[in-house]
Amino acid sequence: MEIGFLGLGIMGKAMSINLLRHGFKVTVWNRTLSKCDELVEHGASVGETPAAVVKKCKYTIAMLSDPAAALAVVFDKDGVLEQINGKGYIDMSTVDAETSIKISEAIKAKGGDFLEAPVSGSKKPAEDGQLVILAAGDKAFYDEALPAFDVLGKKSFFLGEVGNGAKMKLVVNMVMGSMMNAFSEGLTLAERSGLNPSTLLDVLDLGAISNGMFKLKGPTMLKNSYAPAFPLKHQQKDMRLALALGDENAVPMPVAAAANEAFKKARSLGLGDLDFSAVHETLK
Ligand SMILES: NC(=O)C1=CN([C@@H]2O[C@H](COP(=O)(O)OP(=O)(O)OC[C@H]3O[C@@H](n4cnc5c(N)ncnc54)[C@H](OP(=O)(O)O)[C@@H]3O)[C@@H](O)[C@H]2O)C=CC1
Ligand SMILES: O=CCCC(=O)O
Repeated sequence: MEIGFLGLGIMGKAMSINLLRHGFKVTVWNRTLSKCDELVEHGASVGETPAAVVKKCKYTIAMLSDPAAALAVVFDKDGVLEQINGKGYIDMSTVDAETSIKISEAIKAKGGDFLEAPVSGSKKPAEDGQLVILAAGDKAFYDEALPAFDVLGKKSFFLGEVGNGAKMKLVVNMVMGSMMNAFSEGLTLAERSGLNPSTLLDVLDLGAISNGMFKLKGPTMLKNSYAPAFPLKHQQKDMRLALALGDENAVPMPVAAAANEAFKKARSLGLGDLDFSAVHETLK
């Protein structure tokens, strides 16, 4: 069965290669079309536009940077909507519930099926098929897409109506972004107060707040090395969208708001394309 894939950034590239490795036929499109070349080497076909990909495939997955990109690919000329009748569309980008619902309603109105399915997990889990998939939307379509989700992820959740996947993802990334800032402050405080920050990593790892992010990012942060796995500009976008969700629900989030300010500062310093752990540089 042919699957479409729109968006070959850090995540989309890893995910589509993974699908190809597991025997799926994949037709890809990326705004910067030259990024499709590497996928062709892995056996993919290329569609000239999102509409051309959707026309060719039973269903199409998108992994795009933000709400503006997600909306453009669906609603613009040569976009997904033009060919969606009788087809399926799965948006795995991290967006807000409002964006997801707008896309869902337009696709359904044109006779298509829709799932939102943002993911937890970054570049390496995407390469290894170890993502956590947070899906919501048409249940029958979810069941149909499970073979692909089983390749992309280690666990899929079906969360009910469209919007719930987006909200779950934003809550998770709000916690992650806040944790990253506390961690960065801890590393800096240890160093400035005369401790060995590597020893702090060992101590943290043996206690109740041991976690995968500290283990993965700590050693590279101590080397001031921030090769992007999860770009900082996307983490700041997620903090912004999570804070808006807090606003809507009258949830005070002073910790997340402070973390958002730190990520904004990092962006203003030109660090947006580095890994989100580069927020550490704002303390220097
Ligand atoms: N990296 C990570 O660890 C994770 C990221 N995510 C989420 O997944 C999504 C993708 O992330 P990631 O792969 O890291 O991001 P990248 O920045 O690496 O890739 C972004 C992709 O979106 C495309 N794009 C941007 N703007 C537009 C537009 N206006 N129209 C069409 N295409 C556009 C880019 O195309 P072009 O190549 O032309 O610029 C590129 O394919 C984001 O929503 C992110 O928050 C979720 C989990 C983990
Ligand atoms: O949205 C990005 C999440 C990154 C991660 O879960 O490690």
